[in-house]
Amino acid sequence: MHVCYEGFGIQRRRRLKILVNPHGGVRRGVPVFVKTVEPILRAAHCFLDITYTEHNGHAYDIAKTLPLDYDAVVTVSGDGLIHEVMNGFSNHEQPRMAFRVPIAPIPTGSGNGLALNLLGIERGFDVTEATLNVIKGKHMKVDVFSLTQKGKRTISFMSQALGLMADLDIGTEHLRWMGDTRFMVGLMRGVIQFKPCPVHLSIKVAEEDKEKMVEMLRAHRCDNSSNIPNPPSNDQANDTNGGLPPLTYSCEDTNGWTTFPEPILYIYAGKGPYVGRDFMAFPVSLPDDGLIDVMAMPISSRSDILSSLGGAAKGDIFWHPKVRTS
Ligand SMILES: Nc1ncnc2c1ncn2[C@@H]1O[C@H](COP(=O)(O)OP(=O)(O)OP(=O)(O)O)[C@@H](O)[C@H]1O
Repeated sequence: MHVCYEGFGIQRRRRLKILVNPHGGVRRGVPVFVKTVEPILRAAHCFLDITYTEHNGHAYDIAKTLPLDYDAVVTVSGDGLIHEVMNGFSNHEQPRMAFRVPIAPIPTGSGNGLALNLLGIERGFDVTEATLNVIKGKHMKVDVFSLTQKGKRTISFMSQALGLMADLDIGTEHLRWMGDTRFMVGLMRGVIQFKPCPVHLSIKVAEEDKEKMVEMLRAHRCDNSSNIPNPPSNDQANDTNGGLPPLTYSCEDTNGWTTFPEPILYIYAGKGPYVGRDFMAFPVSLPDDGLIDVMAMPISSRSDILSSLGGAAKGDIFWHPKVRTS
């Protein structure tokens, strides 16, 4: 056992706060945890502090007051519970220190986007692989982004959508038994309804040339050293008095921003690449470049939308001539 850890800088017997969501995905979180995940973690002599979440917001409450001596928070769930953990961290009395605690997903939800992005499309739904990541995974720095609405700041980690893409899981709750197929049902319903999205979009653009974005992605992949950064030092975690960093941009000052001129069907913004198995929404996204990828689809025709969805699993929407990206 020693040989597997030594020389890799991996700590043995990790102390884990485990949150199991009985309600996520097709509601298999508890049996999957008990039969597969827990025995592996116990065999690796991890210390387990397990909570089965009892209601919406439970994970938020736990994260908000979490003692910060755990080596990781393990979410046996989908992305919704991870969202709660991050927002609990952002309201922790030491938010920066809280965000230093790694979050390790075990995919038992519907979309499981974070697990897909960490483990890859082949193994993103593999709970055994995800459990090994809990035991031996290295720290990885990933950007999160802030969302302000009516003066309230929320942390988001994967995507934010307006219009068509926002409605994929809204109203498909009763189709949980379908797993992630329910998002496809939501999408088809949205295409049939074809409702415009009544927003004005202004963006501070870092790059809008799709080819250049691909070049940036390739350059990043060649630079292996940036793939596994060290966790931030205590000094970094304590600057700005340990609070969340203030927002750099605001809607009141949009000087130098680009305004999208056409009526919009949907806006999809996030970090990726995957938001689900069937949808690589942000194929050129980098985990820690400090940028949010934004995709805007103008109102055109249903056939345009359907043609753009053809290679969604491979990220083809990004290349659709009507889709504006930045
Ligand atoms: N005991 C519970 N009963 C009802 N809802 C719960 C319970 N515990 C947690 N929840 C809520 O379940 C919601 C969905 O959780 P989760 O993200 O794990 O699954 P999902 O929505 O199927 O997956 P994904 O977000 O990846 O699509 C979360 O918003 C969470 O607050």
